[in-house]
Amino acid sequence: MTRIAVTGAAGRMGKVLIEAIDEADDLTLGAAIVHPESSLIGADAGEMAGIGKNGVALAGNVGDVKDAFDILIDFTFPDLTLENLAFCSEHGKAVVIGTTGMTDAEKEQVRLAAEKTPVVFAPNMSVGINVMLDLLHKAASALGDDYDVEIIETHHRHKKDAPSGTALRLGEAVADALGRDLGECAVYGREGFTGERSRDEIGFETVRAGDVVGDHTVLFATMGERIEITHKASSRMTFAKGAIRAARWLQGKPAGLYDMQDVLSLKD
Ligand SMILES: NC(=O)C1=CN([C@@H]2O[C@H](COP(=O)(O)OP(=O)(O)OC[C@H]3O[C@@H](n4cnc5c(N)ncnc54)[C@H](OP(=O)(O)O)[C@@H]3O)[C@@H](O)[C@H]2O)C=CC1
Ligand SMILES: O=C(O)C1=N[C@H](C(=O)O)C[C@H](O)C1
Repeated sequence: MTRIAVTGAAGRMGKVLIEAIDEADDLTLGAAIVHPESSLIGADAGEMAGIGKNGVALAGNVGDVKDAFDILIDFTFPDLTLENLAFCSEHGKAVVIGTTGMTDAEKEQVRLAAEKTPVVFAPNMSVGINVMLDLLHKAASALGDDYDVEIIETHHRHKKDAPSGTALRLGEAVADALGRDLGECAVYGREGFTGERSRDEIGFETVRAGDVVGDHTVLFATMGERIEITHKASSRMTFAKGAIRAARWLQGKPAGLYDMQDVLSLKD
């Protein structure tokens, strides 16, 4: 049995990950880590996640449970993810990272740590979004520069980063297919007298409302027609199942930085 540790265990994704691991025959929850100041430390992780007792006591630090797991799944915050990753790369543990909102410098730290240990790092672990990345490449290449591109994402009111990591990844896929640099052509929100849209910009619009799990639309529009490619996640279980698939896939892999396209064999 491969032993998985989950950080941010009491978070929205943490609880669903504990449930998904419980449903997997070949994996077991080795450790579950919450905030170091959490009053939940010592409580039963399964009970906290709503699946009944599983005998795993919630810990407050990844170092406290070093010998209890083989692979870490981390969906938390950038600084915490980097701390946990540094620990895992020192101790030869593979890591699945779902955390979004990292700066370029933070992503570079992930890349460096992955020189020592295998890491899957992806802003969206669902199969649907990863297939959509493929579809977008095809669509953008065929439509070319005559179509304006806008990316619209909607998430729940608690989300802290914007645009979503997924929206940015979708933008990269389109920019790549069109031979553009997203850093140069991205426009984030519009307000005031903005002037006409430039032909090569890729616009991002962010909506935060209620309990929306995660909706992403890429709109291609020209004179006379438009195409919208949309993905809607209706349950966080789709991300958790993807993370578990990534953890299975990582077993026995050499050190390196991988993404869900690798896990799902979607790369050419
Ligand atoms: N790649 C993907 O497929 C997906 C990625 N995500 C990303 O995952 C991340 C987490 O999302 P979500 O679960 O909704 O967020 P939550 O805020 O619900 O969960 C984060 C958890 O981390 C805990 N935490 C914060 N600081 C510490 C610390 N110092 N030590 C230990 N634990 C800590 C929080 O505890 P406390 O509340 O006590 O501070 C909280 O329980 C986000 O970046 C999100 O964008 C989300 C869904 C899918
Ligand atoms: O915070 C979330 O909830 C989600 N975050 C990810 C992102 O930023 O892309 C993925 C998913 O859409 C849910």
